[in-house]
Amino acid sequence: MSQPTGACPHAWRHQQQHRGRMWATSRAFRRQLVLLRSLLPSPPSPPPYSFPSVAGRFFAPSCSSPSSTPSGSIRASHAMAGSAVYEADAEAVVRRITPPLDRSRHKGQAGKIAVIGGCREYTGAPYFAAISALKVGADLSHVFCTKDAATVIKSYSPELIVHPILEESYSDCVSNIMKHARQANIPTVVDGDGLFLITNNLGLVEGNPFAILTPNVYEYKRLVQKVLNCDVNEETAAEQLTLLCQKIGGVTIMRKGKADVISDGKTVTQVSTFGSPRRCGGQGDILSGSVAVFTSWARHFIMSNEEPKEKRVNPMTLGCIAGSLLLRKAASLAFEKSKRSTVTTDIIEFLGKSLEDICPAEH
Ligand SMILES: NC(=O)C1=CN([C@@H]2O[C@H](COP(=O)(O)OP(=O)(O)OC[C@H]3O[C@@H](n4cnc5c(N)ncnc54)[C@H](O)[C@@H]3O)[C@@H](O)[C@H]2O)[C@@H](O)CC1
Ligand SMILES: Nc1ncnc2c1ncn2[C@@H]1O[C@H](COP(=O)(O)OP(=O)(O)OP(=O)(O)O)[C@@H](O)[C@H]1O
Ligand SMILES: [Mg+2]
Repeated sequence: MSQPTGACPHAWRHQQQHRGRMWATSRAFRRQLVLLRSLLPSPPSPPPYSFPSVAGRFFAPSCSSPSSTPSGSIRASHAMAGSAVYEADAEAVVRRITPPLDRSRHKGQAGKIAVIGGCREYTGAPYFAAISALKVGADLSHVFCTKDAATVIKSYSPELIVHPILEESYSDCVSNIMKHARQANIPTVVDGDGLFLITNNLGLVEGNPFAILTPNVYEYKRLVQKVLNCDVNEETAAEQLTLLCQKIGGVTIMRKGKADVISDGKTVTQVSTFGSPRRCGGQGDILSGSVAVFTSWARHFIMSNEEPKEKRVNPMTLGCIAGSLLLRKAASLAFEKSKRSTVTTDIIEFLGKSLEDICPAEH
């Protein structure tokens, strides 16, 4: 194991490139990074990117997208030049995969979610993900965290089932959970520190069609650098995303940003419905909890519809589309109400109304 050499940001960057895998994934190292990052100026924003849209099944040309090009012809030629990017008809996706509230069902049939995360510093992120899963419609939401975090998370909400079973350095444990989930074909959404773990140990998700990675701008940059050995290129963004999925082998990736862009290595889809101009922390956590629920519903929907295998849409893609739209709708409603003071808790409160507006519950 190597140690970071002092608090100089340059030394840290150098150190980052040469760190040992175990040290890189250790919580102590992450703590030091947080401290060091706070000494650095914020990195410049990446240039804005926009994706063209073409029509297709579940997907439709976008009319309201603030990021889409105004000219249809530019869109079409751009689409022909490389990977076509479809603007999802996300409302149709939500409507189709959300199961009816069937009185004959029992607890658990609408979904059971396990969130693995939560430690001394971060208790908000696992809470946001787990409570969002419940608010979207899962029946049970478990959080597996460290002892330090358990009482705190429990005190946020009695709805959550909290298990204080993780050790402070829990990378090995999480790796095992991911391996078991894969053997059992259980969809796994990998976000936040999980992305840090898999970027340094790609074998954990390689070839897993049930893995969904949800990187933000920095997490995506790190993945591209590690897997493709180059920097993010906005001019070939769709091709690069497709290649990234293919290189990792069968995973689905949702690249979060102004538009959430989703690929499974075959198609590229985006959701660009405007949400909110507030960029408060925690919105990605809402997204990961929502995507987990919608993916589970999408699998049931696809399996019960008996379509020939070659015609089936990837349920991981549908889950990402639905989760993205719901978060964006809820963020928009929360911003209408709370404006500059909008925080993640306000957005969570609007998940129910957002789903109800698209897909009313029947009595
Ligand atoms: N309330 C909570 O408890 C929350 C906890 N969160 C957790 O916070 C942790 C960190 O999440 P983030 O999304 O902020 O992590 P990131 O690693 O994406 O970024 C952390 C910060 O470091 C800076 N940074 C990243 N890479 C850098 C680089 N190469 N050079 C210079 N600066 C760089 C960025 O400015 C960023 O704001 C995760 O464990 C996440 O789950 C977040 O989900 C937000 C909410
Ligand atoms: N530039 C942007 N414009 C509009 N919406 C955005 C933009 N960036 C992110 N979002 C919205 O916020 C959601 C979460 O993305 P974000 O990049 O904040 O994730 P994150 O950093 O992982 O969040 P968290 O703070 O929970 O860790 C996206 O799905 C999208 O809806
Ligand atoms: Mg995040």
